[in-house]
Amino acid sequence: SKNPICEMLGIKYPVFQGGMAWIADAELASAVSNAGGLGIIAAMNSNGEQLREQIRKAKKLTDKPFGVNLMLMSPYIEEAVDVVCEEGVHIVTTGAGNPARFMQKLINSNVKVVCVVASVALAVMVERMGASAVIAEGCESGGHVGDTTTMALVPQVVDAVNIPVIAAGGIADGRGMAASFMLGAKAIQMGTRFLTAKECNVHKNYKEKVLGAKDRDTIVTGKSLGHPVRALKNRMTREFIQKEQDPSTTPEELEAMGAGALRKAAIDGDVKYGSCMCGQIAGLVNSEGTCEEIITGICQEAYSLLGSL
Ligand SMILES: O=C(O)COc1ccc(-c2c[nH]c(CNC(=O)Nc3ncc(Sc4ccccn4)s3)n2)cc1
Repeated sequence: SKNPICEMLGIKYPVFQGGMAWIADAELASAVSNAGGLGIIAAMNSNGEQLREQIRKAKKLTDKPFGVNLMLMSPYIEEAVDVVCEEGVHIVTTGAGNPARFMQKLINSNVKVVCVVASVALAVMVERMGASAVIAEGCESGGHVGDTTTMALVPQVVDAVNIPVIAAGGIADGRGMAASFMLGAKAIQMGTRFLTAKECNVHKNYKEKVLGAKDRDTIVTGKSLGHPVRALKNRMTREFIQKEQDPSTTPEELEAMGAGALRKAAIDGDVKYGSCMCGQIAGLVNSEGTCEEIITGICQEAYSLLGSL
């Protein structure tokens, strides 16, 4: 039986790699795509030329489809959209905001738009605007999160739209993939799992902290700022929460603390004062693997569970 996401995107396995800022570079995305999944490059806060460089690098490393994740909070979002259209990228995912203002331009350039949504309302809206699919991401996920769990969000989004739904948040093995398919999803997206892939260039300190994390080692900070973020508990989250609870702290001070924190952990390896964004499934991710091992392992486990039903 054909999988609609595999058919739509020309991929072998219905497995997306999350477009994680400062982590999902052309090398990780190409390794995922070469393994049969959908690799996704993070546009994050890159300017147009930096993003073009990553896209061209991926084209050299894989002849399979790959995507670009447009983080809608980026100050460079306009030029990133232009570069995606100019470079003939087939698929973009969008996150951390409302993609409405860019949908028409992307669709007119034959780009398939797959939007991360944290609510039924946004899923219905982006479907109406021409999204090819939606990624229903639960608050178990790392990074910028909504406030609904994957178990609750996925079936409600499946019931509300006719386009395929991809499940994300708290998925890292065949059980999570099989569960997602039982809820009506046609594919899954994983971030934390691919952060620990051998081909991921995130700083070793960050990777080791994720591999050593247990079920209750993440926390959400920044609700008061309007963009809550899940990361591993460390000195930075503790100080951030103390400041957030102190009424004399201004939002600008909190923003200043958060800015550059993810880069500090992912690039410089400062896992004490940096922000080690990662999902609640970190406690299940205890060993590195190649993208090939991760993708084929999870699909084999999921298909055997689903076939046994
Ligand atoms: O309704 C609206 O207007 C839009 O509402 C939305 C609300 C939430 C989302 C959403 C949730 N999750 C995602 C996709 N995931 C992400 O975007 N995860 C991210 N992690 C780190 C990021 S970088 C950063 C830096 C500083 C502060 C916040 N984020 S972005 N999008 C999308 C749309």
